[in-house]
Amino acid sequence: MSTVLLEVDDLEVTFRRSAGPGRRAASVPAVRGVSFQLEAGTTLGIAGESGSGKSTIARTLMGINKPSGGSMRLNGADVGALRGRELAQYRQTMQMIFQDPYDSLDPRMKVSETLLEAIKLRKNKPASPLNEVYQLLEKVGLSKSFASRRPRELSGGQRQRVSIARALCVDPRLILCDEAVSALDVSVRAQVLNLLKDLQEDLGLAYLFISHDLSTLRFMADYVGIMYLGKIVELGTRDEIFERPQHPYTRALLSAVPEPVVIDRTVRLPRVRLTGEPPSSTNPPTGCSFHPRCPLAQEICRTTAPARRVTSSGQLAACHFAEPELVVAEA
Ligand SMILES: Nc1ncnc2c1ncn2[C@@H]1O[C@H](COP(=O)(O)OP(=O)(O)OP(=O)(O)O)[C@@H](O)[C@H]1O
Repeated sequence: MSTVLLEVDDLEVTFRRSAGPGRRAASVPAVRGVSFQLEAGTTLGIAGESGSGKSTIARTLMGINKPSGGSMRLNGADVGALRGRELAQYRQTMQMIFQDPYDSLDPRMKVSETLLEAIKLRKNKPASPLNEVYQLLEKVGLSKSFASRRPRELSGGQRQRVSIARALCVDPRLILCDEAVSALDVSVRAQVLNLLKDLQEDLGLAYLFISHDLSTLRFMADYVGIMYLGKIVELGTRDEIFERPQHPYTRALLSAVPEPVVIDRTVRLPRVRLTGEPPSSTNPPTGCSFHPRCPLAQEICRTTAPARRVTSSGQLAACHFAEPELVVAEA
């Protein structure tokens, strides 16, 4: 039986951008009504172009950004209502791994010091914190000798392994991975992804996995959400999204992958070419935000925002015309 660990409902995050040289003050609706559930022990991948709001979701879950609407529930508890000890506990349940571990690890601290500092936050203190450090290093595939090194003495992959070990220090249930492997070489990337998968299996971790790279998501994710201008426009299982994509934006993203390994040939979906830049987040287009770039757009798309609905192949898509048989010829 599946257990819902995290429930995000109609989340809104709006930033106030102050005026600068040649720029007016503006409000930036970075996340606009995002809803999803994440089951314990599973991975939800989030993809979308730069600026679509992926990191803002993760940062809001971590309490770095403040939501302007909607709710987040962890194990059924409303995160917005947590205070004191409950809030501290919530913060430990969820950890985050960033793209560049060089920025997130203190360059002056030895690996052991970084991990010992994080272990101190744990509710059940281990009898021997140093042994715990060694065990954590082993869990992430590093030998004891790494305990005495500093970040500059580590490769990118080793640094990311230390970041993962640090996240594990407090026994989290959920790890938010924001472009966690994007800066790594392809072979190292595969090793770190395999490590994350092994840890998921051993420890029952859930991941919210943010990545530009669709092949990474195809490897990692059980469920995938595709974001466009602050909204999840398509959400489904990995196979639904990669083999039977319904939203024209999802198809455009998949069509842009150099090796078109991702589209199920039996469905014979035509490619959708993505043209132009995403519109500015400060002033999203009326109706469906994707309509100015969409080859399927019709009048209704300019005036009416499509609700997310279940498509014939099972996933949710926010498109007035999200069915393969209605797709126009190759753009
Ligand atoms: N602190 C902030 N103040 C003002 N605007 C912000 C702030 N943080 C993010 N934004 C804006 O919110 C929108 C979403 O940004 P976000 O970083 O979440 O996108 P993203 O999909 O993660 O992009 P990337 O893939 O480039 O990291 C963008 O328009 C961004 O400029």
